[in-house]
Amino acid sequence: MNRLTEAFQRKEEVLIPFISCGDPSLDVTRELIHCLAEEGVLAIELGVPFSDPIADGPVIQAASERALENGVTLVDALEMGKKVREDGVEVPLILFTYANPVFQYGLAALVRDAVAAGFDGIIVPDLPFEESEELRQYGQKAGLAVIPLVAPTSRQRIADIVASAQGFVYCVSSLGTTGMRHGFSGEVDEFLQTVRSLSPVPIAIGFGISESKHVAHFRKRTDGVVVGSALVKRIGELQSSLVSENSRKRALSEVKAFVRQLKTE
Ligand SMILES: O=P(O)(O)OC[C@@H](O)[C@@H](O)c1c[nH]c2ccccc12
Repeated sequence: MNRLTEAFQRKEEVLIPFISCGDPSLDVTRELIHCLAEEGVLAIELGVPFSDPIADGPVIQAASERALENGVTLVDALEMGKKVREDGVEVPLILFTYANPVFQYGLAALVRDAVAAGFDGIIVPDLPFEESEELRQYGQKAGLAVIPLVAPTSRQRIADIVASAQGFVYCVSSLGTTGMRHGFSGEVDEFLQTVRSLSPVPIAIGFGISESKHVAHFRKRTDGVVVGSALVKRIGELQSSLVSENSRKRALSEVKAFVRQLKTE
């Protein structure tokens, strides 16, 4: 059984932070993963920067650009997994990459190398469900959960998507791009109920979760809550302290405090 399944079964944590690999540097990413694992999270989404992040809002686009300026690639993200596993980090890791780098790398090779690097799951947001069969088969064989995204849509389409879900189902709270939202419509709760009733695996919600009251609300209706932009924004605000050796420790404790406050009821 992989770390992801075990983590959901333990029901201890619900937070799934997203961070952009290499923002503001690879060294800092490695320390951020340690700091998130120490604070206690369900899993970590490690984003591979991409030049055309169509599903990302301005905060994550900016993080992607900073990481691309550092020349960060999919290989660096795989290397990051390997390093933190060697460091003894056991938190489940989810490789988060757009489809283009995946096809360039080669599906079978990527699944093999991601598992070898200690990843437990992969999310490819712009790979339509209809085109994900091959990746899902490789993932199934190798023990890498290919996690589907499902947006508010028809019940039938949700049923089709979740039927073959691995790891968990990523429920997108609303259409559009990633980014902090101040409120969520009542339809989101109905959507979550529908996915919950149809999904054979745990469900998590993402898009716009940025405050502890959102986490408190959605942790009652899902098994995991993804926070990306709000955390990436905080990391961006702290980047000058994070990159300098003598202020990094304090900046990392600020990141920990940010995650901790998200978890308070
Ligand atoms: O940033 P938000 O609104 O907190 O949403 C999570 C999101 O950042 C993360 O899961 C993610 C990053 N890039 C994506 C692209 C598509 C779907 C999801 C994502």
